[in-house]
Formats: sequence, C-alpha cells, structure tokens
Amino acid sequence: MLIKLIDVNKSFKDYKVLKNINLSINKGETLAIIGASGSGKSTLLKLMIGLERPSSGQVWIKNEDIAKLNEEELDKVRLNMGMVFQYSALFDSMTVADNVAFGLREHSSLTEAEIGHIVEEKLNTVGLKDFANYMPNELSGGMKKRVSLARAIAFEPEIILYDEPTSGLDPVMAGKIDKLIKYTQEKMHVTSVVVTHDMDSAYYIADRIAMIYEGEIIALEDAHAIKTSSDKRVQEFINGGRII
Ligand SMILES: Nc1ncnc2c1ncn2[C@@H]1O[C@H](COP(=O)(O)OP(=O)(O)OP(=O)(O)O)[C@@H](O)[C@H]1O
Repeated sequence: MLIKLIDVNKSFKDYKVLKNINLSINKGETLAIIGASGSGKSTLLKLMIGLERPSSGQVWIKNEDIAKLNEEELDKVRLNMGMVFQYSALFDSMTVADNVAFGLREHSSLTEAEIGHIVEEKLNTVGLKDFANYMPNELSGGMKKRVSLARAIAFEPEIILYDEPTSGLDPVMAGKIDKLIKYTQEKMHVTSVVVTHDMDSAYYIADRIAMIYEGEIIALEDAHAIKTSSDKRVQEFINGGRII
C-alpha cells in the first residue's frame, strides 16, 4: 500500500467537506476520483500531499502519517510526489525549461549539465522538446499541462497527483494527456491519483474509480462496475444527469 487514508475528516469552519474517508491506493495503481463540483475531490488530493491537513484521521504516504509532520518533514515526503495542478501553475516569468528545472535546482545537488539533460528528456517525453525556450504565455492550455507534467516527473517521483488534467482541453489534446498519464504508469511505474470530471478519461486511465458524493466515498470500483452500478447517484453522475 502506497497511500492509505484512515478515518479522515476535513471541515472548514463548521462545514464538513470530507466525512470518514477510508481509502487505500496500491503501488503502481491509477485511481480516478470523480464527483460533482464541490464534493471534496480537490480537498482529498490536497490532503494526500499535505497542502491541507485533516481535521481528524491519518494520511499515510508509504510509511509515514503525513498529518503529523511539520513543513520541513513534509517537504522531504513531497520530493517523492509530483503534482499537476488544475491551472498548470507554471511560473510565467520563466521559460519552459526553467519551469521544469525549478524543483531540481531547489532540491537537488545535480549539476546544471545533469539538470539540462533531465529537462530535455522530460520535455521529450511530453512531446515538447522544441519548446524549451518558450514562455508559458506562448503555449496553449494543453501544452501548459504537458509542461506541468514534465515538471512533476522531473524527480521521477513514485506518486503523481493530477487535479483535472484534461479540463478545458479539446478531445485530441485530452487524449494526449491521458496517454501520458498511462505512460507514466506503465513505463515509470508511477502511482497516480487523478481528480477528473471526464468519464472517458477515467475509464481509460484508471484501475479503479472512486466516486465522492457530499464528502463521502460512495463507490470504489473498476470502470466496468462503475458503468453498471445500481447506485442512482453514480448513474446520474456518469450520465451527466441524463438518467437512462
Ligand atoms: N480553503 C478552504 N476554505 C474554506 N472552504 C473550502 C476551502 N477549500 C475548499 N473549501 C470548500 O470545500 C468544498 C469542497 O471543495 P473542493 O475544491 O474539494 O471540491 P471539488 O470536488 O474539487 O470541486 P470542483 O470539482 O468544483 O473543483 C467546497 O464547498 C469548497 O467551498
């Protein structure tokens, strides 16, 4: 087990966003998290990387309960994790190559030559080797997401968390991102957690799909079981409210 949440609750003031979450994610697995807007998906992802702390419960990443760690200890755990944010979160004043190199420069003792080599290799992986010297504002949304992915894999982390990686992209670009997510799993044996609204993407990339409804996990199954679920809330969500 690489990630394990035990009895996790999260409230903002009096509002309970996540209720009694128990979730185990295996090494090498891709888990998709689906659910309506505001159901708590992003909060769940943030708990897994320590950007939010649970109000109660445990968040195990490998052999550490990160809910108990201070910022410095958390930083060490995060070196083993990559995150692809919803809006890419690139530094606008840095080139694509510098964005990908940023974490390596901050957190490793690699030489500039070694970093340059890694940046080239990762940009090549995401199909952007010719864009190293571009600025983020010269790229499309899908290209920015790919740069963000290159940055997330630069450290060769064991875990990658994706917050809506295909939202706002056309179907072809969304398909490219999905293939890259699958590539990181198959070739790099990464464990991935992907928050998405995109059911085609969830079916394609995920070993299992977790559905959150009003802060609770109401289904945790493979794609076939989700598609054929007898739970009305699941059917309504996956069919976009169009009950069939
Ligand atoms: N820092 C915060 N302070 C207060 N409330 C918050 C905070 N972060 C999230 N919330 C609330 O928690 C709820 C769940 O938010 P979250 O972003 O996890 O939902 P989501 O399922 O990812 O939604 P979406 O699909 O729209 O991104 C929302 O009602 C939101 O307003």
